[in-house]
Amino acid sequence: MREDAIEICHLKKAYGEHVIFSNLTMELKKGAVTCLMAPSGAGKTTLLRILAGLEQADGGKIGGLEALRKSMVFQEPRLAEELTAAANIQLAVRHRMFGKEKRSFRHLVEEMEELGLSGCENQAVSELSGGMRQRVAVLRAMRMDADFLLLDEPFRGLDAGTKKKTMNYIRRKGKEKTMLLVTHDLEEAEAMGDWICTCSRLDGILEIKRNRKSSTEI
Ligand SMILES: Nc1ncnc2c1ncn2[C@@H]1O[C@H](COP(=O)(O)OP(=O)(O)OP(=O)(O)O)[C@@H](O)[C@H]1O
Repeated sequence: MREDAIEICHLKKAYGEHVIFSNLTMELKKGAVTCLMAPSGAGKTTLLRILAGLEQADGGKIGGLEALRKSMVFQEPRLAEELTAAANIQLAVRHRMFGKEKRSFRHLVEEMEELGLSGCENQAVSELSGGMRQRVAVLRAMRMDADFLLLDEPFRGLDAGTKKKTMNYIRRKGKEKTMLLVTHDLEEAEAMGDWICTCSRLDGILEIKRNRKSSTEI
């Protein structure tokens, strides 16, 4: 088994009669960002859910996932509605904070500012806009001490300026981590991905191309 990649081999998934993929083979380089682009309904979210351990494949193998701590940003942010933005983000890290709680809170506020969420710390997430909720979900996922980040259209609905801030934050925070980012936007893929996989369906051997345009500061 390779140590430098997550290897997805001959993966199968169907919902009843509906075959989503029957022989999906691809590899994700560890410590790199892979962007996945495929049409709506191709099964990208399904693949992410299988990799996150939220769903089971019907066949095939995935190597190199076992020891990895995973964290996912869903297309629709899943937040604890009755809690504040800060409390939602802290849910991910509370068990690691201990005596560092105060310092960590300051740091959290700084990161919220960086993503244009200043002053939202104590606001209930149910009162936030869709784009704000999306960034709360991104912050929560990125602040978890995960090795493998699964990001399902994390920039959906963000304006250009906020998207840029969020992209820079994810690249900085996710340095050296393994990421699989799903997007429909080639510019996003070129700005974020070390590797890009563009396909019309998630089946067969998916080709991953190195992205020469990737940079750390967008
Ligand atoms: N729990 C489920 N039960 C039955 N069918 C499902 C289920 N989840 C997904 N599907 C179907 O699987 C197919 C792939 O869905 P998926 O959400 O993985 O696609 P996607 O590539 O992420 O699409 P999009 O780009 O629109 O988000 C769709 O036809 C969808 O209806």
